[in-house]
Amino acid sequence: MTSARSTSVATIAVLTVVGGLVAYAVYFDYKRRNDPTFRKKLRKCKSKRRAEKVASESTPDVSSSGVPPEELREALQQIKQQPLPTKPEELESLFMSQISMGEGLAVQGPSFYLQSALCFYRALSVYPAPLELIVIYQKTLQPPVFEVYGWPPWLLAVRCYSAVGYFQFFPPKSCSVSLKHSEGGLIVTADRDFKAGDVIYKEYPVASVLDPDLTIRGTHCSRCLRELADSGVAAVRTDDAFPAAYCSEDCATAARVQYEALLFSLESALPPSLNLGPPASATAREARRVAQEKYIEYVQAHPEHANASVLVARFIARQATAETEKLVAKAISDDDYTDAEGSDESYSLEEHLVRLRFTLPEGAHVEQEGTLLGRLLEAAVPGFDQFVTDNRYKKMLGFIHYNSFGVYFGKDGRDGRPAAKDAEYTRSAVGTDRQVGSAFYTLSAYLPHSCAPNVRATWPAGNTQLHLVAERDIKAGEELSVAYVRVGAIKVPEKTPVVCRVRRRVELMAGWQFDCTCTRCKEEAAESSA
Ligand SMILES: C[S@@+](CC[C@H](N)C(=O)[O-])C[C@H]1O[C@@H](n2cnc3c(N)ncnc32)[C@H](O)[C@@H]1O
Repeated sequence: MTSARSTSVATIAVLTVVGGLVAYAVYFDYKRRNDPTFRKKLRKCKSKRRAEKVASESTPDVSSSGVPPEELREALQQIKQQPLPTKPEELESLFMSQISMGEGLAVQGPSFYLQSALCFYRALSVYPAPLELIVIYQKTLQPPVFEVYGWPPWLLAVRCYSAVGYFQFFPPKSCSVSLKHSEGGLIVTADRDFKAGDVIYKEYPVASVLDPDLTIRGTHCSRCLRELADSGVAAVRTDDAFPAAYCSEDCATAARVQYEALLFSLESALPPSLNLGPPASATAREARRVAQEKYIEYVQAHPEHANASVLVARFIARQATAETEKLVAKAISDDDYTDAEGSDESYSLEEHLVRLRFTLPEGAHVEQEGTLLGRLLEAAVPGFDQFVTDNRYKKMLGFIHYNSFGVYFGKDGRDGRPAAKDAEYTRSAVGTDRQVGSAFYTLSAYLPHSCAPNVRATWPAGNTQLHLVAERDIKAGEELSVAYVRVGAIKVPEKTPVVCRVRRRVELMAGWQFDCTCTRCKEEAAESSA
C-alpha cells in the first residue's frame, strides 16, 4: 500500500478499494481506463494543483469560488432537507446519478459550477466514507468546482452523515447482543443464553481520559489508563501541551494518531500523504500553541466536567482522524470501536451519539469551553471551528457526560481519589469516587441502569478494555442492564435497605436525572410501605 501511495491515481484506486467504496471505485476505475478525456482531465488537474501548490505560500482561500456564502448555505440547506432513499440500491443509484450529473455540469463552464458542486455534495451526503470521497473529488474535479463548497475537506467530512443503515452494522455480530427498539427507547438484549460469569463481549472505548490527579502524578497511561508500574516498560512521555505519559510505544503512537497530533501537538494534523495543503507557517504554529494553552488552562480551571470535556475533544479528534485512518496505513490495531475484533465502520462515529439520551449542560462556562476548543481545532485545520458551534459542543458534552463509564481496576477500584466540589458522575458499579478515569464506549453506552443488574462492566486486563460479564444466568432475548451507581456494599455497608435505596436514587437523579423504575426499587418501595 505504501508504494501505491506514490501517485495520486494509484492512491485513489487503492483508497477506494481499501474503503470498500465499490460504487465509486468501479465507476472511477472504469472511466480512468476507458475514457481518454477523463484521463486527460485528471492529468491536467493534477499538474494544475501541483503548480498551485508550489506557487502558494499560505493556506489557500477556501472561499475563493466567488459564490456568496449565503447562497451556498441556502442551497446546501435545501439539499439537506430533501428526503433520502433508504434502500441500498436506491442510494447507490442516487449516488451514481449525482456524480454523473455533477460531471456533466462541470464541463459546461463556470456558470454551472455551483450546480455541479451541489450534485457532488448530494452524492457525498449518501456516501458511507465522505472524507475518502472528498479526497477523490479533490484529486479529480476541476478546482473551482471543488472549491465552490467554500469549506475545507475535513469540515465537510465530519458534517456528512452516512445514510447507510447504522443498525445493519452495529453492534457487530461478534458482540452477541442486539440493539432493539422498545417503548422506553433502545435496549440491549442478549443474542443467546449466558451463564453467570461469562464474558458477553469485550469493548475498547472510542475516547478515554485519566482522572486529573493521576494525570498530574503521571502514574498511569494517559490513553489506556494502565498503571505504569504494571506495564513493565519505561513510560513514554511526551512534550505535548497536554501532560501525557504512556505505558508503551504502541499506546503513545495510538494516542498520537487518534487525537494528540490534532489536539495538542504542533505537527501537521493531516497525514502528509493526503496532501491537502501547504505546511503551516511559523505564525500559524505559534497561534496553534497559544490556542492549545488557552484551552487547557480553561479546562483545568473548571473541574465540573473536566473528564467529559477532554473526552469530547478526543472524540471529535477521533471522529476526524477515523476518516483519515481509512486512507493511510494504520499504526495501531483495529480494536477500539466496539470490541477486540473491531467493527464494520459503515457509519460515521457521531452516529454513536445521536441515538443516546443526554443532558444539556448549561452556563457560560460550557460555551466558553466550546469556543476555545473550536479555536484550537481551527488553528490546526482551518475551517474546523464551524464544526464546533456552541450548540453542538453543548450537545456533545451532554452526550458524553451522560453516557461515560468510570474505569476502575480490581474489585473495588482505588482509594484516595480527591473529592470534587461538583461531582462529575460516571457510570460505575463501585462509585465514581473509586475510578482511575472515564471512558466512552459506543456499545455499552446503550446499557440502562438497574439496582439489581444482570451484567457488570469490568476491567480485568488493567486497562480500558471493558469486559461485560454476566452477573447471573441470562436467557437469549433478555434485556441487559448495569449499575450506574453503587448498588451493594463496598467497604462501608449501609445500615438499612432504605438508606441504600435512598442513596442510589439520589445519585441517579443527581447524575442522570431519572427516577429509577427498576424491579428492585419497586419491590423495596412496596416492602417499606407495607
Ligand atoms: C443510555 S439510556 C438507556 C437506554 C435507553 N433505553 C435509551 O433509550 O437509550 C439511559 C436512559 O434510560 C433511562 N433509564 C435507564 N435506566 C433506567 C432505570 N433504571 N429507571 C428509569 N429509567 C431508566 C433513563 O431515562 C436514562 O436517561
